[in-house]
Amino acid sequence: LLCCCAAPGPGRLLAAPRCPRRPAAPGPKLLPKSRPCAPPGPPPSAPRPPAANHSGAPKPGAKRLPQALIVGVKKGGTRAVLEFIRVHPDVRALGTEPHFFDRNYGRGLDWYRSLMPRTLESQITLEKTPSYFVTQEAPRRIFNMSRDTKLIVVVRDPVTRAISDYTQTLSKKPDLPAFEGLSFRNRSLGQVDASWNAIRIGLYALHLQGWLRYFPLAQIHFVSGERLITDPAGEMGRVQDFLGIRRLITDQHFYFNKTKGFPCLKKPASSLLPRCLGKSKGRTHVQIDPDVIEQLRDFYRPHNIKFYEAVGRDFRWE
Ligand SMILES: Nc1ncnc2c1ncn2[C@@H]1O[C@H](COP(=O)(O)OS(=O)(=O)O)[C@@H](OP(=O)(O)O)[C@H]1O
Repeated sequence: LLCCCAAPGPGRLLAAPRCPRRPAAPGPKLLPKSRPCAPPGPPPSAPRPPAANHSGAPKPGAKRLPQALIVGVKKGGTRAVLEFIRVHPDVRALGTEPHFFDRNYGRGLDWYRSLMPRTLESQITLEKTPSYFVTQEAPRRIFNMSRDTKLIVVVRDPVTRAISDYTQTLSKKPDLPAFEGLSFRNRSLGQVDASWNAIRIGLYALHLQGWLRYFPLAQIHFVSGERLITDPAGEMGRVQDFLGIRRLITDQHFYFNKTKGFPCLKKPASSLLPRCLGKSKGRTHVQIDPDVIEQLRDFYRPHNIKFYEAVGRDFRWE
C-alpha cells in the first residue's frame, strides 16, 4: 500500500474511494419534472479492455463513455469548471472539446469513447462542449447514450455573455461589424435580433425546454458563472455534491491572482504547470454603448425571469 493518510493539500488530490452517489439537491421546482419521452437507443457497448503501455504491462483502467457532461454555455465559464473539477481524484476529463453530439455524431459512440481518458470503475469520465446546450438534437442524442447522464450548465448574465462571445469573434475577425449593429433588427424600434447567435445563446429558458423533454431537472446542475469567479470553492462544492463525490476541492485550492483578475488553482509544490486559465479566458471586453446594454437588459429580463422560475434559482442578472 503506497498511499499515505495525510489530508490532501491543494493540487491533484490523493485517490480515495468515492462516497455513495447522492441524488442532486436542486432548488424548488417550479416546472413539473418531465420524464424522458423517447425510447433509449441500443445500449452503448462495453468499455474497452486495458491497453498495453511501453513496457507491455496493461495500462490501468478503461476508456468509458462519459457519465457527466458540461453542456454549456459558451463563454459561461465552462473551461474553469472543467479545470477545477478535474483536480478531483474521482474525475477524469477530456481536455479538448470533442463536439460529438453536435458536429461529430456520425462518427459513432466507439469513436467518441476512444477519445476519452482511461478511468478506473470508481472514477467519473467527463467532457465539455459548450455548444451542446443550444444544439436541438443534443438532448435526444445524449439520452440515447445514457438516460443517467448528469448535465452541468454554466450560466452567465446573457448580456455579458453576448459581449464576451462578440469579443472572442472579433479577436479572430477584426473586420466584424459593430456589436451595436449586429444586435438589432431595428435599433430605434428596440427590435433585438434574436437570430444572431450571440443573442440567441442567452435565451436560456428556451434552450432548457428542449432538455427537459428528455431529462428531469434534478439531473441538470446550473453553475453561476458570476459566483464561479467570486466564490469558486462554493460553486465547486455544489458541483461535487451533484456528481456524488466528496467535497475535496475547497477554498484551499484557490487563490485570487491579481494580475489575471481571476481565481486560479494553487500549484502543487511538484508542478511547474501554470494554474491560471489561458489568455483567451478573462479578456478585456469591447466597450459597448451603455444605451445598447440597457436595451439588451430589457430584452432579456422576461427570459431571465422564466429561466429563474424554471430552475428555482435567481441568478440576479441586473
Ligand atoms: N478562474 C477563471 N479564470 C478565467 N476565466 C474565468 C474564470 N472563471 C470564470 N471565467 C470566465 O470564463 C469565461 C470563458 O468561458 P468559457 O470557458 O465557457 O469559454 S468557451 O465557451 O470555452 O470559449 C471568461 O470570459 P471572458 O472574461 O469574457 O473572457 C471568464 O470570465
